Amino acid sequence: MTPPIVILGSGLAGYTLARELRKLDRDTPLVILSRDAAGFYSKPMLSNAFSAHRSAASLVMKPVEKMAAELAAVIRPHLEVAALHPARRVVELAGGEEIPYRDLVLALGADPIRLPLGGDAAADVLSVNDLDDFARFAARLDGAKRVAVLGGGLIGCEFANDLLARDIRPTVIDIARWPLGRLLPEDTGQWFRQRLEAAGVSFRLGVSATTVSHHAGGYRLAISDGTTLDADVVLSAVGLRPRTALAAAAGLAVNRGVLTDRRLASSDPHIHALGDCAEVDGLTLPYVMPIMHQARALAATLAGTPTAVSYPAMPVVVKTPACPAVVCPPAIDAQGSWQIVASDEAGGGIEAQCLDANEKLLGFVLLGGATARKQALASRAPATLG
Ligand SMILES: Cc1cc2nc3c(=O)[nH]c(=O)nc-3n(C[C@H](O)[C@H](O)[C@H](O)COP(=O)(O)OP(=O)(O)OC[C@H]3O[C@@H](n4cnc5c(N)ncnc54)[C@H](O)[C@@H]3O)c2cc1C
Repeated sequence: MTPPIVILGSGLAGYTLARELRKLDRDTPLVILSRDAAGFYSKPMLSNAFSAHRSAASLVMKPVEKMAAELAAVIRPHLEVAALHPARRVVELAGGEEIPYRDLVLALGADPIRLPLGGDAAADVLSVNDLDDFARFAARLDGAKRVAVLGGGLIGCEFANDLLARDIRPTVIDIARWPLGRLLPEDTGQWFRQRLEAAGVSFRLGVSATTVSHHAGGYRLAISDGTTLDADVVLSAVGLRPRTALAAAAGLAVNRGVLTDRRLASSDPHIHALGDCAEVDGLTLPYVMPIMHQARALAATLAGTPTAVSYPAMPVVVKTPACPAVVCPPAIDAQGSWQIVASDEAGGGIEAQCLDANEKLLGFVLLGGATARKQALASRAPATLG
């Protein structure tokens, strides 16, 4: 009997691939292995769950049994993959069991980056990257009034905005001089900051937290400018690092993520990777839209039609109701300059475009009411991977 296609991970990448594959191939045996409970949920919902009045349990859209039936797959939750053996085409579980595969797909996601914090409470700092993390975070917020958020990027700002729905006044700390510093040019970043401040979020910018210590039943953070900040809960959202350890230990090529070509193949032709763990043709893009394109291409390849992935322009929606935002950053090596092309304080919107010397659109930022222009600008922006 042919060994199954084995997918490691039951997040958006693993499950979207399985769904796409089943549209093309109902018969090849499919096995999905996951460290977590393997219920299907939408991870982006984690950072607006409070305003949506959702608990960790109610975020699960389909439990593992339903997913297994729908996908005609064997899904094994709560287990840890310990090693890959590409030469023998088997996956080894913690405990020693070996599972053979025809093709293996790494959909292992990414780990939250931990800042090197000092202090006797550094280990109490939370991060939220899955449902279990979210359940822990929500439980710790019971009775909390002050939350320090380390990191003013997309995820930190979304959580800060969402905490307002629980009557919590969060303080966001970031080394950058404005929030969403890697996504927004300064003018738009300051505009975004003012809207969030008006809604109740505080910012401590251009500084970093150095220690987190127990203090008066909560925590005291020492800040690099010599000040302190007291909080009941500390949430870290300073970025993610693709999970590459299993691939690296098996001798696969890794850089920032597991290296793949445009067919999502790793350096071993029978091992593929997608989602947050993958570096596809030089790009690590930890967002939902790339996963959708990767999953469709890889499903076709696994079903017998080798297919390269391509990405159109993929604007990212920042879920901050206090200042809705859409960002479509220019490519890292793009040569352009930012211009504010429309600023309508009364209508509450701002549009910035990154243009090259020939006025060609390289990227854009839309804030407030200007987010309605998302489709119009996305259709003019260059493809992320053409
Ligand atoms: C709070 C938050 C909000 C976000 N909001 C947005 C948004 O608005 N828009 C957007 O485009 N993107 C957003 N993102 C990013 C997006 O959610 C991710 O890019 C996407 O969910 C990643 O899916 P994944 O399947 O690659 O990883 P994951 O969902 O992390 O899945 C990884 C899977 O691998 C399993 N696993 C890991 N190691 C092992 C092992 N050794 N053995 C067995 N199983 C293992 C895990 O259990 C898990 O099932 C957000 C992310 C976060 C954290």
